[in-house]
Amino acid sequence: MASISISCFCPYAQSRPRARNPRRASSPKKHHRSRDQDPRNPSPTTELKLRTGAKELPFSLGVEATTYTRLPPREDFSLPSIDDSASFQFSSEVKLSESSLAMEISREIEDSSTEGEDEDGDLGLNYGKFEIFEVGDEEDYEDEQEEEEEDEEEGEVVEGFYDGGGEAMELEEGTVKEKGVPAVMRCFDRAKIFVKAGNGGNGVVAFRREKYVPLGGPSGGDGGRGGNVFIEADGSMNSLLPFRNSVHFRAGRGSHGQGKMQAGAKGEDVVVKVAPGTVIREAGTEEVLLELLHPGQRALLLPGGRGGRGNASFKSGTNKVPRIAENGEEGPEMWLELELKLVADVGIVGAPNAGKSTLLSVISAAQPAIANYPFTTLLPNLGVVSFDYDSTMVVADLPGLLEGAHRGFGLGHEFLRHTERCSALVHVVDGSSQQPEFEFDAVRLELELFSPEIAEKPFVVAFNKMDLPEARENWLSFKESLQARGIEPFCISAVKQEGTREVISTAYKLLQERKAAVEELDGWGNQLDLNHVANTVRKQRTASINEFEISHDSSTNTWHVMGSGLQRFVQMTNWRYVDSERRFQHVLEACGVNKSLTKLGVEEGDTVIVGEMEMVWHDSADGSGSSNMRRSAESIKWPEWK
Ligand SMILES: Nc1nc2c(ncn2[C@@H]2O[C@H](COP(=O)(O)OP(=O)(O)OP(=O)(O)O)[C@@H](O)[C@H]2O)c(=O)[nH]1
Ligand SMILES: [Mg+2]
Repeated sequence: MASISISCFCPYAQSRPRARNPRRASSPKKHHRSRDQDPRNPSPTTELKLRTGAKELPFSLGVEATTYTRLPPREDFSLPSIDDSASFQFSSEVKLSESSLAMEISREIEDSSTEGEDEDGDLGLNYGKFEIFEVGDEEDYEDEQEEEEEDEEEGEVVEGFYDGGGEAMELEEGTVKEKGVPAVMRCFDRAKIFVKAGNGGNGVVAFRREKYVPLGGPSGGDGGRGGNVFIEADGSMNSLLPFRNSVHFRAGRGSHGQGKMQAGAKGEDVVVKVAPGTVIREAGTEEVLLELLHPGQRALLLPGGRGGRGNASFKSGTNKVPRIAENGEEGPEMWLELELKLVADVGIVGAPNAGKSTLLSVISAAQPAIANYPFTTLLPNLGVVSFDYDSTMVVADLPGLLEGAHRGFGLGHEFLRHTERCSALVHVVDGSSQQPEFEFDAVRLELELFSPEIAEKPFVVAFNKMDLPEARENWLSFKESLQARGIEPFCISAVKQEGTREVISTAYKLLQERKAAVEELDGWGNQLDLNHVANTVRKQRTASINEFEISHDSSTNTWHVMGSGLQRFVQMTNWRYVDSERRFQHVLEACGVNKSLTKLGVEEGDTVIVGEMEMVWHDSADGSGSSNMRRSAESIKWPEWK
């Protein structure tokens, strides 16, 4: 079984020099990548490892840890350039649409609109340049992608571009404002992909012809089974960014059968690798199909189609020279929505600029971007805190939360869901702010409004920046007011690494208590259920052809015979062979379709549609078969023969 791996978002991948326009820089065409070939595929050294190397101290912070996620290069975001940084630092809010790049783009749009549109509405702009501002029409995009794919060879991972489905944000007055979140951020934890299992190979009609072997008999082999689609949690991935450029995953089709009873080869399987913590839904539905939490978990999502039988399989006592073979069964396909909820033990939350990233940087070896302006952190950072040889915890530093974050203001909304899997939270409060208490309350309120479950998680409060006189002034009143509410806050100076140890030890204790209280029922225990989607598909395949429904459209004198068993039978019937039609008529008679139609009052010349096959009803059966139906001339659909 071949696995087609996708590239991972990892520190190594991030740190390599990259072109300004990644869509242009990388080949626009599709590639078949294998684990060995993919230059972006992480080497074994990039795999997630909880390092607990030899240490003398039973408690050590900031040494034995790894950063898994770093900010993508700054040019990916439309933040002001270094020249603009002075003005930027004093801005209390990041307005991506006001950045220099955005201005440049809007100027270009204005210029080109005065030049007039060309015939097909193309403004003649270089859209690749606007990638991060695109709010694409997903359906159009899907159509385009599907068209592009017509020429694609199967069994390949086809690269496309999905911008994460830029949503528009509803504001109170009913005005709609485009969410100014760059595509790379939307794609960090969400993706929409297309998966298709391989079609089965066709069976063939062949006869043995050999010297001295008269009447060699039928020898057409069966087609091979189509490849399966698997989904696997890959420990070396911690974001869904790779799906930004790889959207389509198709397993290979089975080879066709051959003469001399040779069966076709099985199609190549495809393995879609996702980050641990990914939730998988069928696109457009809310129902969760799968949740892969642990590295290495693998689910069979879509089983490949069955190979069609060759004429050797149709040999019987009454028909020793069958001229019939089946088409391979079509492999199922679907669009999936992937959503990543990071698997971290502790989440650091707080208002922008409170010092969350600074705290993470001193308790682990993570090196998140730290700067004195809000929204320095645009994507979550993970760090591992090691206490001793075998006790570690994964801590996530999340982008700052603003009032209204639960409704999509700021960036917090994008990433609040990552706290859902945390067992405990650390609230970092900027002690030097004017009203630290209000800041704390606002963040608590946002968490509650986003999800009461998150708000119920145990938490520690870290009053930060105690090295500053303003913070020292605020500390007593803050402490007293929180104590009055039954909360015991800690005061720390993240920069000076004072008090951080107590905070993180308390968070670890809360984590242990929570873990003991909530036994993890999900995960490995449910591994059998992981294949439930494939089992449902298989069950549908075994649907009997006797189960069908008939509907009548009197205006066009058309009868529709619907049933998944019959549909599959029609699809697998290869009309190229003479005996196929006779068999088909026979089956319609045997499963009661003809009888039911007669009962319902079908008349001479009426159209009967079974699956994708259109036929004309005749009251008197012709000599060729026992049925009254004959295919109408237009209905002949020759199967694809590659
Ligand atoms: N004096 C002082 N400054 C601190 C302390 N902790 C953080 N800072 C400063 O506060 C600023 C913001 O720190 P960050 O760690 O980037 O804050 P953040 O909460 O991650 O900010 P966002 O990512 O924008 O939400 C930086 O200039 C830090 O140097 C502290 O204990 N004392
Ligand atoms: Mg930060």
